[in-house]
Amino acid sequence: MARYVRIPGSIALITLANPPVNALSAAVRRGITETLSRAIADPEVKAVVLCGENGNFCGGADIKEFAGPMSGPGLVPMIDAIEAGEKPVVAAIEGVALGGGLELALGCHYRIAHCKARVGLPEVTLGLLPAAGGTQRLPRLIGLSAALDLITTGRHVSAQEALQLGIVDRLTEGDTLGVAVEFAQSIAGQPLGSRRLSTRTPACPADLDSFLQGALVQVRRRARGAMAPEACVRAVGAAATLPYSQGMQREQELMASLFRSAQARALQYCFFSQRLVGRWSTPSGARWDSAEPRPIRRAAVIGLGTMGRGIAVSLLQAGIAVVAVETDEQQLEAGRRAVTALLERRAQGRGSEGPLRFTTDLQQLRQVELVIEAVFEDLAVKKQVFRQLSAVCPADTLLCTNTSGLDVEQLAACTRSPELVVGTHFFGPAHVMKLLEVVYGPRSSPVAVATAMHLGKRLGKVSVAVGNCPGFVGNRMLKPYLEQAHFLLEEGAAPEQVDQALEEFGFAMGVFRVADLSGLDVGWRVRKEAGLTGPGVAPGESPRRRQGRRYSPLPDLLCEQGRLGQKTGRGWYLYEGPGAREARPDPWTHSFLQQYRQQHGLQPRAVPQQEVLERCLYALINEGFRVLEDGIATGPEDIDIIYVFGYGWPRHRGGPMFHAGAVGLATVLDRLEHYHHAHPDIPNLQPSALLRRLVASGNPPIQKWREVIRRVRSQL
Ligand SMILES: CCC/C=C/C(=O)SCCNC(=O)CCNC(=O)[C@H](O)C(C)(C)COP(=O)([O-])OP(=O)([O-])OC[C@H]1O[C@@H](n2cnc3c(N)ncnc32)[C@H](O)[C@@H]1OP(=O)([O-])[O-]
Repeated sequence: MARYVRIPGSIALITLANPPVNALSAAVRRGITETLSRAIADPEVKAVVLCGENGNFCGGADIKEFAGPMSGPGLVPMIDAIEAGEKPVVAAIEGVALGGGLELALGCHYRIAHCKARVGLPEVTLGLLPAAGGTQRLPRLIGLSAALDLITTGRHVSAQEALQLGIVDRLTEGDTLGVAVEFAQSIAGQPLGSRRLSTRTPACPADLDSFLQGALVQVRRRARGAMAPEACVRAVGAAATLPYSQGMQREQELMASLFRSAQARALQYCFFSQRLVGRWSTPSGARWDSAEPRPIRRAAVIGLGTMGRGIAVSLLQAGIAVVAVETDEQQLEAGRRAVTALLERRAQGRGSEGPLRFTTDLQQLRQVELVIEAVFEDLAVKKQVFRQLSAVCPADTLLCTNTSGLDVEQLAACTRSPELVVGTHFFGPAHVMKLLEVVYGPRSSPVAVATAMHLGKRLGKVSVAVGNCPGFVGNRMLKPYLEQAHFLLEEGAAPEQVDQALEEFGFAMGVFRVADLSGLDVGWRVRKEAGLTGPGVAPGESPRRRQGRRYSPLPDLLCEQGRLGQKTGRGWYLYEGPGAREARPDPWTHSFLQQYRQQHGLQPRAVPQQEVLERCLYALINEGFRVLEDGIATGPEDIDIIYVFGYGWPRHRGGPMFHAGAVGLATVLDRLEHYHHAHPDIPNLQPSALLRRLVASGNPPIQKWREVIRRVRSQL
């Protein structure tokens, strides 16, 4: 769909019409091809302006079409025809020009953008490369180095940066179309020459080989095991070394290796899942499209520890006024310094922040519409805070708790308006991490959930609505994963071996390196409170059994030795000193594990890498199925988005539930049965009912799981 209008002054206006983002579907490509031929054939037309309906130039190729057979005119010949034409074509860019949309604009001879527009080639984030000439034209326009940065990161570039880089020729603050039409009139009839980017020679760094080699190393480090970034480097490299037509051929070959790959499928699944989780619903019938969020202008943050500081910064940057509360002047002063420093560090280039006030006086909360409590992770302390909040805040204030797994309903029960209490589980650092788990309790009202979800969006986060259970979705699933890692050490593996397997799978850091980074004492405290270790353990209980199931005391023993991770300079690994970051395998840990095994009569064995992966990941996935059975997450997409955005699950593997589908549910079931048979005292390895049901239903695609889930839930 593309509209054609002749405007006085010999200009043809072609408007892409496929809202909301004018994706280049087959119909749009056909429309452009036909209208362009019409403009070329019309002797009255001296120049063409190409624009998009609805304030958006073009969001790129239609991603929904990728799964099926391609039909209609190809993008490449269409863009080539624009460039080769004798009549100048001016792209009038409003909103976005992304992916194929920018490639289309690069085929035009001039680009005029509104100052609020954004451009970019984000194909790499979908497991692809800009294969409509983007890898060949962009380097010829802005040089190899800048093009490589844009193409391998997929980042969106502001109109101002686009102008500086030379991607666009001119910016306008006003009527983009009017400016573009006037401009088109002014250049009609001029020779096009080097305005055809394919005819240019790209500016390249002096030592091209080592530059490209360095780029490969960098992209491999950034996304371990991801294919698309490497292919992008190779395609851009071809622009430097080959003539345009051969470069295009190389671009097509590299695209062919990606287009139907499992990684591309996983990344495109993530794209759609990220949008799907915004269309949330709860078992009580609250829904994204019927619950109206409340506007939030003034908020309070209680507790200025690491999380509270990040949350305050996040709120301020979204333009929300914040009252930051601490218990005493000393803590308040420390919080003030930390928040101010964070704000200063992030200030450059950002918009205006909401006003900020610090206080130790809860009475100052009489005006706020929302409170986020971020005090110490202790139920009794939090209950006390909620009682106080309920007494001082207006009755209609939304009260949120930032907890990583405590019972939201117990906190709600301490307030006058339990329907206005929800969990907002931020991930640290809260002003950086993109995930927000919004936890609804049995009494949380639709408005409360909608307001928290909407707030997350305003803070630039991906918010996922989840039910209330210990650990919610993310941490609940993490528990069996961590447990398996500890059991594997007991059975003969070393921490670095487990980590290596997970890092080769694609995690930025293995489980033990993460534990050292976040501090082993966090889990230790939780286990002590749960009576799994410390004075709460019944006398005479075996150290390797708790509550009738296998237990590993290994992390407790490390904590008892004062090995708390990076902060003490030693944990599972050894560090240069307290606070140092480079993990080195520690002979102490090896001999400690050896002694431990001897003491408990455990015969160490060589644990294959595949077993490390299967036991850690399938235990986590199995818990994911239970989360779905229990209705804590609505669909597999919710879990996958939580893991990709909050737990470092490699995005090109789609998330744990997607991964299970990709491996094959029957295989996951088979391996879990195998491991459960070998370790009957680990209940987490016992395959869940839902997994069995899905396998029995013929391994449906992940998009169809919800139907099976509904059936299983109705029978439970
Ligand atoms: C083959 C040659 C190589 C070329 C490859 C490419 O071009 S690859 C493409 C390279 N391009 C990209 O990677 C850009 C991808 N898109 C984006 O980054 C953002 O959508 C945005 C910044 C354009 C708008 O953000 P926003 O927050 O304002 O809005 P929103 O994100 O909520 O989207 C609204 C609706 O539009 C839908 N939809 C959007 N784009 C596409 C599409 N291309 N296709 C289909 N659908 C698309 C989206 O699913 C959603 O649908 P829903 O859920 O309502 O049914």
